[in-house]
Amino acid sequence: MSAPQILNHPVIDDYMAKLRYKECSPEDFRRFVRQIAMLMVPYATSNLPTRSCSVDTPLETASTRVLDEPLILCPILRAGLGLLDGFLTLLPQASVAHIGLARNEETLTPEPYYFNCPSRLSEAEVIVLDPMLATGGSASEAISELKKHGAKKLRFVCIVAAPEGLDTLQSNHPDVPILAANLDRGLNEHGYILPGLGDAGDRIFGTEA
Ligand SMILES: O=P(O)(O)OC[C@H]1O[C@H](OP(=O)(O)OP(=O)(O)O)[C@H](O)[C@@H]1O
Ligand SMILES: O=c1cc[nH]c(=O)[nH]1
Ligand SMILES: [Mg+2]
Repeated sequence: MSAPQILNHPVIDDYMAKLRYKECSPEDFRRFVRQIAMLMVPYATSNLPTRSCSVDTPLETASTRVLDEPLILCPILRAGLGLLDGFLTLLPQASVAHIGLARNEETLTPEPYYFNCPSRLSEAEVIVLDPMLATGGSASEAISELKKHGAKKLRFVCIVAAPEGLDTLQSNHPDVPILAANLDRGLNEHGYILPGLGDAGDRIFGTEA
């Protein structure tokens, strides 16, 4: 089990300050999430496998490397969709799996409502995307479901993590590396991250909690 990687990157943090602000419009919120996603891609992919290849430059043949495929991105609906476009912009060869989970706001447990996955899941490097890791129930459930369908090489990327979510996800899936832009203080009595950024799905899609 590797320690979670918390970026605390100066440029990402500058976007985080804008994202957290309660008056940030859905339009701006979506844009900042997308920009943060793009800034996180190099960290989320730094140890992806590559294979050697040769390319003819105008001058000679260069030995270089390209990403090994398949690569699958898996946003957890809905809020994970906010990260998808930024990842796909830099990784256009990736396929996309969708997992629909809605957290029951009383029990705080995730309720599955959709699963759709490309083939070759068992060979693929799978990057699970969700801006929020709160109790860790949704991320754990999504990863369990992907493993049930054959996924073997998974990593989880979020924007804001709570200590409780990190503990739960690491104990349920010690083989899955976790990357977060920021680690926040904890959860309130409703399972929301403090200070957090509120309900990410509602803020991305302009729906009210
Ligand atoms: O770590 P947890 O305690 O499980 O909470 C985190 C989950 O809650 C949010 O989704 P939500 O259920 O609100 O669905 P939404 O994306 O449709 O808003 C968030 O996007 C995560 O999936
Ligand atoms: O703080 C939180 C916790 C769960 N889901 C969110 O969108 N935000
Ligand atoms: Mg939500």
